[in-house]
Amino acid sequence: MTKFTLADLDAIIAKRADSNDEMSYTRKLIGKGVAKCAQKLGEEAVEAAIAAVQQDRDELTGEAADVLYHLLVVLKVADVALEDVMEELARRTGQTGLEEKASRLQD
Ligand SMILES: N=c1c2ncn([C@@H]3O[C@H](COP(=O)(O)OP(=O)(O)OP(=O)(O)O)[C@@H](O)[C@H]3O)c2ncn1[C@@H]1O[C@H](COP(=O)(O)O)[C@@H](O)[C@H]1O
Repeated sequence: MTKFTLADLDAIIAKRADSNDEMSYTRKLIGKGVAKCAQKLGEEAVEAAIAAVQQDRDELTGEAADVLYHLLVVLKVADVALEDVMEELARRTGQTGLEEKASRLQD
């Protein structure tokens, strides 16, 4: 089985968002608008944070999946391409996080 990527999930979300399938959660959530999508992302992020603090690795695995899915939905609704986010992450590999922070503090 080839590795399932965020880009694969992003393509599924795009397809389901445009479907007329009443059983699509993606379609239903997007239909509620960006505020609801963002609220769900926030909720899932908090649930993931709680699972991490509770050192519940199985729970965190599931909540992390929820966060990534809901983040992709928010990006879709906000018209931000996943590719652009990945390019930004690639750009950041050019320096450490602390070097980046120090460069901002100098500005
Ligand atoms: N990865 C996911 C995924 N992760 C979580 N969820 C759904 O997110 C929902 C979260 O439920 P909650 O009760 O937390 O939230 P809620 O139903 O909005 O209820 P409230 O918070 O409003 O009370 C559940 O229905 C989960 O199934 C997902 N729904 C879909 N996907 C992927 O997207 C594909 C397409 O899904 P559909 O659009 O549903 O066909 C699926 O095949 C999966 O690959």
